[in-house]
Amino acid sequence: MDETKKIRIVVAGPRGRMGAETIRMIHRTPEFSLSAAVDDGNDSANVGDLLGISGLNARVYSDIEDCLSAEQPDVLIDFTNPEAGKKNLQAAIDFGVRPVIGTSGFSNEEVADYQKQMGEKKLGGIIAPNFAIGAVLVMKFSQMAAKYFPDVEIIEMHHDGKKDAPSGTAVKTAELIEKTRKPKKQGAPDEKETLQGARGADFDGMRIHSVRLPGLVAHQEVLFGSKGELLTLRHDSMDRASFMTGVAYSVRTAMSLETLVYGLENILD
Ligand SMILES: NC(=O)C1=CN([C@@H]2O[C@H](COP(=O)(O)OP(=O)(O)OC[C@H]3O[C@@H](n4cnc5c(N)ncnc54)[C@H](OP(=O)(O)O)[C@@H]3O)[C@@H](O)[C@H]2O)C=CC1
Ligand SMILES: O=C(O)C1=N[C@H](C(=O)O)C[C@H](O)C1
Repeated sequence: MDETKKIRIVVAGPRGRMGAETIRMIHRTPEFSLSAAVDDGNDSANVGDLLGISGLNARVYSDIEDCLSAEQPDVLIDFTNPEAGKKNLQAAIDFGVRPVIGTSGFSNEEVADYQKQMGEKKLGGIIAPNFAIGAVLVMKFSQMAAKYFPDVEIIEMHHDGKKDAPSGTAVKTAELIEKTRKPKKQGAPDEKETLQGARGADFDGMRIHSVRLPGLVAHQEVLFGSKGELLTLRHDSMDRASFMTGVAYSVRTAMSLETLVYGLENILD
């Protein structure tokens, strides 16, 4: 493909589980080109050498602003941590680069602020707590089910390298459920925890439980209980490849958006 027609992408967090998978996806996608990567070290290294990918030549920058100013990419993909993700997203907005953000831990207020800034600049982008299509469908089905089943518990299960809890996916699922569920404090009115945390985190009266174990990747169950019946919605990401369709779709879609979209469900047909 003509190099000038490719979507030029910078990836922040190249050595991470998701960043490395994303770089491999970009490398094998003909319409994408990796301009550079932003790491918290390794300045001036070659990304291909860093990740052991032969034939991949792109520079590592340790400073996001140096990178965006020198490379002028179309899109910045971020899979880092909340602190770095916010800094990188703000830099992308300042440099007019479309952000595609997978990093979890953005509050609704922060998202609203970025949306305002990007709307004013007519800059497209997406923040998606989960790029796996199946996980997004579970969120949508949960929102539908909560209208009829106000008693809900979310169990999210992840690898033990995950730093945040609860997962961004669980929080987004709870937010969508909140839109259709009648507010309710669940469980016995006089229930008491004899071990702190046993009932999980409280989100508008529903409970979120976080499991961390080696062997897991990213999994979520949403349990709806009613008299005599139980509805369970479950999604399993067994491999990080599960996120790549959504990442690639978001990159392509961001090129024609003029605002920041929060959640993959809002750009799927
Ligand atoms: N939206 C989605 O579908 C998904 C989202 N996620 C989210 O993505 C994020 C990353 O997950 P994961 O890849 O598993 O995490 P990792 O810890 O494997 O990777 C994060 C990487 O970011 C690096 N990093 C830290 N600070 C900076 C910085 N300032 N600039 C550049 N790189 C930096 C880390 O380096 P070092 O180790 O040296 O600190 C590390 O290599 C998490 O928030 C996770 O919740 C994960 C999977 C799917
Ligand atoms: O850290 C992870 O692995 C994941 N993080 C995201 C989240 O917090 O929801 C998405 C997915 O669950 C994998």
